[in-house]
Amino acid sequence: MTPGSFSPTRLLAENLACRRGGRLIFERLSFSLASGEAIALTGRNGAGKSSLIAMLCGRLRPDGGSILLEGAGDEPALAENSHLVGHRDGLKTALTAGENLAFAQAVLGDAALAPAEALAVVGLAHAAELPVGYLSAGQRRRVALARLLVSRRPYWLLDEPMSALDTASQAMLAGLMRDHLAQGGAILAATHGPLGLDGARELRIGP
Ligand SMILES: Nc1ncnc2c1ncn2[C@@H]1O[C@H](COP(=O)(O)OP(=O)(O)OP(=O)(O)O)[C@@H](O)[C@H]1O
Repeated sequence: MTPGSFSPTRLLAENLACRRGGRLIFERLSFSLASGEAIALTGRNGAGKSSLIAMLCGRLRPDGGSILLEGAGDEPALAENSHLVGHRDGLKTALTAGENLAFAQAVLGDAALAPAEALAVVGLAHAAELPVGYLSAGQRRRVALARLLVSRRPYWLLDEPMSALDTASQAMLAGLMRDHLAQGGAILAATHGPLGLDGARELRIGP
């Protein structure tokens, strides 16, 4: 294991079913995701991509099937081994970008980069002292993505991570994802477009 790399684990989802508002959204969904692998989660609007991500990070109970994390010790919970960057950025608008990241690091634990370092990586060193409410949509998305760097967690669950990002920022994120995979991390990203990851396999929900 190289320094900073993650120990090998495997996420195993079997026969998952999802109901929302009394309606069956999907069923019999099975897949695995091991260290070093990436999945591009695709499907039409409303297919259940965000719902699946909510299940994986423990925010939504599956209506059937099971989610297991193999190789992560006794009673491992994916919630404690994963990062979520969702549609909603989860940032506190009155706090600065640096304060938001310091808060995330304190809550998530497993400290990695310092907030200022993480902001520099996503090209926002100059914004560390600005309230997040002053930032553009793409800048806010980059602050949300910088959360991936302040706390070390192997599974990145990303919901349309490229949205609002310009071309340079999309390339920056693709580079971060490749580095994460090279360290034995794993990524599942819902997307309607390319992720910039050659080895990602597609998991499509629905027709
Ligand atoms: N809290 C909720 N109550 C009832 N129905 C919901 C709820 N949240 C989502 N849904 C419904 O579940 C279905 C799946 O939604 P979801 O957001 O998972 O789809 P998605 O594949 O991520 O879509 P998109 O590509 O538009 O982001 C949709 O029909 C949606 O209206």
